[in-house]
Amino acid sequence: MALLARILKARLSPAPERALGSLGPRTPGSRRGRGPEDKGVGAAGGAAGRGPGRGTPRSLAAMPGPRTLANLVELFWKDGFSRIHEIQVAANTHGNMEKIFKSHFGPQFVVSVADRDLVAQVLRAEGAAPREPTWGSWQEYRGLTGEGEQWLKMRSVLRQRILRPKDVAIFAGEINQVIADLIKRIYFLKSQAEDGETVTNINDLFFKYSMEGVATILYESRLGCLENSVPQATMDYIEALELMFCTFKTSMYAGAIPRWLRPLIPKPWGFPNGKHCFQTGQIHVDNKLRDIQCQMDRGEREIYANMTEMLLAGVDTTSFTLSWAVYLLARHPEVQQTVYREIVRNLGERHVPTAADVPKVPLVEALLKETLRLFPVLPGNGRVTQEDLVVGGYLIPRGTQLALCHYATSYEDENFPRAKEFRPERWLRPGNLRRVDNFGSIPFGYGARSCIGRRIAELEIHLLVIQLLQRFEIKISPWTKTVHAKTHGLLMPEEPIHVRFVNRK
Ligand code: HEM
Repeated sequence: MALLARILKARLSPAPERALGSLGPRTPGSRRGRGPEDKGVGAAGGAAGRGPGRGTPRSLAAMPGPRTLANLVELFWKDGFSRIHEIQVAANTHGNMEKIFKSHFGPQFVVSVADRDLVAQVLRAEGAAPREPTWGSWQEYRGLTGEGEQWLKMRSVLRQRILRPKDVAIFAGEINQVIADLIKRIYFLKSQAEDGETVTNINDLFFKYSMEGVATILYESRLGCLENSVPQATMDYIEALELMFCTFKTSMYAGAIPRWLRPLIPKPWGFPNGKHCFQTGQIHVDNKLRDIQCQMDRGEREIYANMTEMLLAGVDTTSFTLSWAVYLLARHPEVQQTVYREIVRNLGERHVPTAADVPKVPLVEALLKETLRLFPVLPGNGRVTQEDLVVGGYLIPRGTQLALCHYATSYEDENFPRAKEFRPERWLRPGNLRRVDNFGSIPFGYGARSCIGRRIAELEIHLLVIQLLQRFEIKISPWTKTVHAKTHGLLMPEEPIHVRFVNRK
C-alpha cells in the first residue's frame, strides 16, 4: 500500500500521540527522551563537555568568533556560503576554544558547535518538538507544515509509518521497478556514447531516479522521469524543483541582509516555485484520495504540505549521496572490487535483492555511511534553543540559533582515525553499523527532528548500489578530474561527474 494510503488510514484512527506536556522545559543533559539505543559517546551529558571550565558559565560576550565585518566579507565577497563546510573545519582546527563560536550574518546571530560531545549534549537535551531556524525564504515554505504542536502531530503519524527499516521494507518491490527503469536508461545512454560506456553528469540520472522513487512510494504513481521521452507535466515539475533548489542559496544571502536594506535591493528571495510544487503534490495526493475514496474531514492541508515536503526533501539529498557514492567507488577500484565480491558471495551475480538481503552485504551499508561521513549532504543541522542552555561553559539563552557542525566533526581524526581517507570498512566494527548515536557523523540528524525519510533513502541507495555493481564495473571517465564539494544549500559536487559503466561479463 502506498505510504499516503497508510498515513490516511492512520489519520482516521490515530495512534496515541506523545503527550504534549513533554514539550516543557528541560535541563541540559537531562536523560528524558533517551531511547534504549541511546548509548555510547561518553561524557556528553550535563553542562560538561570540552571547552572552558565547569564553574559559572560565561556569557555570549566572552565567546570567540569572527568580527561581523570580516564575516560578511568572507561570506559575500569571498563566496563563503559555498564553503560553509570548509569554514566549519577551519574554525574547528584552531583549537578547543573554537569548537564553539559565535557569528553574525547581518541580522542573524548564530552559535556554531563543532565538537562531537557538545553536539551530543545539545541534541540529547532536546524536547519533544525541537525547533529549526527559519532563515530567509525557507521560512515561507516551512510555514506550510508548521512548527510546535502542529508539526509534532503530523510527524508522529509519519514517524510510526516509515521510521524503522521493517516499515519501509514493503516498498522494495516498487523501488526495484524504478531501478529496472534506471538500468534500462543507463544502457540507452551508453548506446548513445561514443565509447559505448560513458554516462555524463550522473547526478542528472540519480536526480530522476530519486524523484521517481520517492513519488512511487508517496503517491503510488509513476512520473516517467526515467523514460526517454519524459511527460511534459513531469518536465515542468522537475524544472520547478530545480529552480526551487537554486533559490536556497539566494535566500541564504537574503537572510543575511538587514531588513532595512532589503527594499533597496531587488528581491531574490521569493519562493515562487514552492507554490508550483505544492500544487503538483496536491494533484497526486488528490488522485490518491479519489482512488481510495477516503473522506477526510480534517488535516488535508497538513498532508499535502507534508507530502510535498517529503518529495522536496527526498530528491536532491538522495541523488547527491548516490553521485558521491558512485564517484568514490570509481575513484577507489580496490574498494569497489571488495564490495562487489561480497555481493556476489552473499547474494549472487543477478539475484534481485529485497530489503531482507541488505544486512547480508554489510559493506554496502558501510559504503553509504562512509559516503555520508565524507559528504554529508546537509553539512550541519540547525536548531533554536527552547530554553537557556549551558554548552561548553557558555550560557546560551533561549531562542538562540545553533549550527551543529557535523561536517567538521566527521573530519576529526579523534572521532575517525585517518578521517580524510575513504575507508568503508571502518564501520564494520560490531555494533557500529546500526548505531544511531555516533555524534561524530550524524548525516540524518538525531532525535525527534531527524530525517523522516532516512529508511526510504537507505533502501533506495542500498538496492541500487547492489544492482549497479552486479551489472557494471564503474570507472571514472578521463573527463572527470578530482571533484570538490561546494555548499549550495546542500553539499554537492562542484563539477559534473562522468563515469563509465563497463558491462560485467
Ligand atoms: C541520503 C539522503 C538523505 C539525507 C542525508 C537526509 C538528511 C536529512 C537531515 C540532516 C535532516 C535534518 C535533521 C535534523 O535537523 O536533525 C533531514 C530532514 C528531513 N528529511 Fe531527510 N535526508 C535524506 C533523504 C530524505 C528522504 C528520501 C526523505 C523523504 C522521503 C526525507 C525527508 C525529510 C524530511 C521531511 C525532513 C524534515 C524533518 C522534520 O523537520 O521533521 N529525507 N534530512
